[in-house]
Amino acid sequence: MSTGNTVWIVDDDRSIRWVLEKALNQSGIETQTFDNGESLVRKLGTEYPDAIISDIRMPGMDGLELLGKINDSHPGMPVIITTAHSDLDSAVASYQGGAFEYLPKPFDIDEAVAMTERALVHASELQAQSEASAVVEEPSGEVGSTEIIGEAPAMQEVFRAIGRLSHSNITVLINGESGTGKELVAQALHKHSPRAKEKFIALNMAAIPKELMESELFGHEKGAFTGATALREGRFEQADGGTLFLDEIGDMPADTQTRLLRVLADGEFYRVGGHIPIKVDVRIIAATHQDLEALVTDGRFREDLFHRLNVIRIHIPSLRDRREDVPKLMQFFFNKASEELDSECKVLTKESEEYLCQLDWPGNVRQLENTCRWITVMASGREIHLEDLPPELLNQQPIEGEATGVSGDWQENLRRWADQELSLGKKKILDTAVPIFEKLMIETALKHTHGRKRDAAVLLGWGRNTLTRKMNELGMNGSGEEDED
Ligand SMILES: Nc1ncnc2c1ncn2[C@@H]1O[C@H](COP(=O)(O)OP(=O)(O)OP(=O)(O)O)[C@@H](O)[C@H]1O
Repeated sequence: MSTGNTVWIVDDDRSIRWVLEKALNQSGIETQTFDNGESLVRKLGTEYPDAIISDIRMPGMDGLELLGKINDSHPGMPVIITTAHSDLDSAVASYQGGAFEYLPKPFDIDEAVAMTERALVHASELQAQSEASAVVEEPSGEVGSTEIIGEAPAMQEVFRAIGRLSHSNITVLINGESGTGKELVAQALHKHSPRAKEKFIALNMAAIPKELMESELFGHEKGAFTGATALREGRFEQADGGTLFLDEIGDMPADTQTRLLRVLADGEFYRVGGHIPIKVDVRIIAATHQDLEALVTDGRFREDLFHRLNVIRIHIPSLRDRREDVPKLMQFFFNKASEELDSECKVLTKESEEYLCQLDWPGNVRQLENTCRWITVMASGREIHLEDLPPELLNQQPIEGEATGVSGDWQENLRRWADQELSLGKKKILDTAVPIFEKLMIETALKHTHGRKRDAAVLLGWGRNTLTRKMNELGMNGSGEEDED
């Protein structure tokens, strides 16, 4: 029954500790870091995490010795061994020593996070098997810094909505792609609400095993099911008076949806296995990257619950729809990273900045933040040139579909042109671009048909009359060339 997700990281390299810590924290995993094995072992005397990530080569106690000690004192605790020397020997020694996984450096950070998540699942399964007692995870309730960068008009709308809602306790539904800042906006809504002094509790529906969901939300009574050895308060009770942020609400199972609807309607609920109704006053902010209306149409999300949640909706645009925010965000993240790492703040050359601005950023602001962190750790100089950027970004084709050769280039050039015009503050840019585009297409088609309009119209996919009209509009009929009709 453990929903514990604390990981201890031990590495003598500060940058590695930092990168891992940040990435894991962002995935909702709590961390503590140690720069040597001895201090971790000392701490293990009084408390313990759910998993450990340890470097293999460290001054003093090395990773394998540490692994042995952990196995003795805490059998079954998953330990991931990382090593800069990805040789077979250390891999074998790690597994033989009982390591859960072996991770050679330089590692892909997503892989490291995924591996850690597997280790945590493993730990919770083991715990459920062995003692099956519920662990109450203390919510922090604290909302950290909620500085939100955004000058794009769509972000200004979001800020306005936060301001407008600041006197209310109304239910809000936030939607936007993953990494766009939905949780940050939810925190800001809480921080600027009458409940600011109360708890803000965030819960990600996608991260909770289905069978634990109800007890997580509503708690359970002692003896409610096998393993429920103690009463456990659910998140609703913990958030009483404050705000409960239900992330990835689209992933909520159907029966939990029904219970949630009842709580929203009645303001009360029963703990799992309980018979006494519990009254709470909780503000709900829900978020999703999914199209909830489509889920309703498919019968995967209750329509009545959807309407209850969809009182006020805030949409957070994807980063590629607000490219103008990219430079400011990068500056913000470089500053943040340099403070956290106590190193100099990186500056992008114009060329790198332009390059980064036109990428598609499928992981949105989170990906941008990770990139700034990566650059801060990996780039040696203060000025960041194209070659200092993460290799996967340099290889990335920002163009969807056919991305190579001539067909990719023209789209890329067009994108750059549009970017440039908008940066110069130009408006109605389609009024400039579309006639140029059409003229160019018509000229080229006519070239291929040696001036025959009827054939050119076929090549373009237009009717003959459309072509004539377009040519008139574009002032292309003065050349004297005529075709056979
Ligand atoms: N506008 C912004 N200004 C500053 N930081 C931001 C902004 N938007 C997002 N971030 C940062 O980007 C990271 C991802 O944001 P957040 O977790 O709020 O996204 P999300 O939409 O909730 O993601 P997911 O759907 O994957 O849970 C966080 O570290 C957050 O602080």
